[in-house]
Amino acid sequence: MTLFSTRGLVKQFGSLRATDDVSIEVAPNEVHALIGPNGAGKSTLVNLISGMLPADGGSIVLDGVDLTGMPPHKRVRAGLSRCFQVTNLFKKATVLSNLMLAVQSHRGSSFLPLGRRDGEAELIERAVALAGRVGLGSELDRIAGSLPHGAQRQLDVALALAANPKLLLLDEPMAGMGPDESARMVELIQLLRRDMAILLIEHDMDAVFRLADRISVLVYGKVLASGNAEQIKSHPEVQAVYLGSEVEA
Ligand SMILES: Nc1ncnc2c1ncn2[C@@H]1O[C@H](COP(=O)(O)OP(=O)(O)OP(=O)(O)O)[C@@H](O)[C@H]1O
Repeated sequence: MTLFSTRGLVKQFGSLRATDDVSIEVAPNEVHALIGPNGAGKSTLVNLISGMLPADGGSIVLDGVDLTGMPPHKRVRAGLSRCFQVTNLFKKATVLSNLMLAVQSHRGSSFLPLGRRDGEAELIERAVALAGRVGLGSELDRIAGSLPHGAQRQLDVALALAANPKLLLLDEPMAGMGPDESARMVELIQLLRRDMAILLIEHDMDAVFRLADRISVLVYGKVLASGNAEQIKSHPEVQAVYLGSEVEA
């Protein structure tokens, strides 16, 4: 069963085809990782999927809804949330305020002004639940910018969860993290996958091999190989262009 798919996705920058006929699928509750060397086209693909860049060809479908050509905010409403490589937080606001703003921005027609008590209580309740979900339940009053890097990334994930995604797009969630922070993020992703599918772009190969049901390798904008961890580790072309001795060691 497929929840999300791209079919023949293309992005051209002048004479460079940064995304070249990319077709990938994500099943419900699957963690599908996208790896590849620098410049392979991972960020471009993420931008095409989230709608930050228009595609020059191909299609993007989530849960039967064609997202191709939709602006980013409509894709979010359709169930596709993205975490950002560069974090998206209001650094001077508290964890709770960041989360309340995120919940409020996704309320749509059920929006209630913050001054209304019933609306505010519900908003706080949801924000507190989101903080708990990512392990920040005891940090509600902390200023977001004063949290350690790993906790800021956890908060970033919680902001994306405020939209109730069917597919969560995680763009290098372990970037800049130490081993303990990475381990916490791996645990968080394991928890989240019970409720949603995850498309994970990540350079940390230990984390990728631990988390991913399926791995697609992007090289020069094309999918070179797609398979489970064992298939990817033993794929001769993948070894040659990307993994090299890292996996053999
Ligand atoms: N806006 C743009 N205009 C022109 N070329 C671009 C643009 N964005 C990306 N490229 C080129 O497209 C190719 C793919 O870049 P992209 O950033 O998607 O790769 P990546 O796999 O995300 O790399 P990294 O791992 O270093 O982030 C590169 O050759 C890059 O120089």
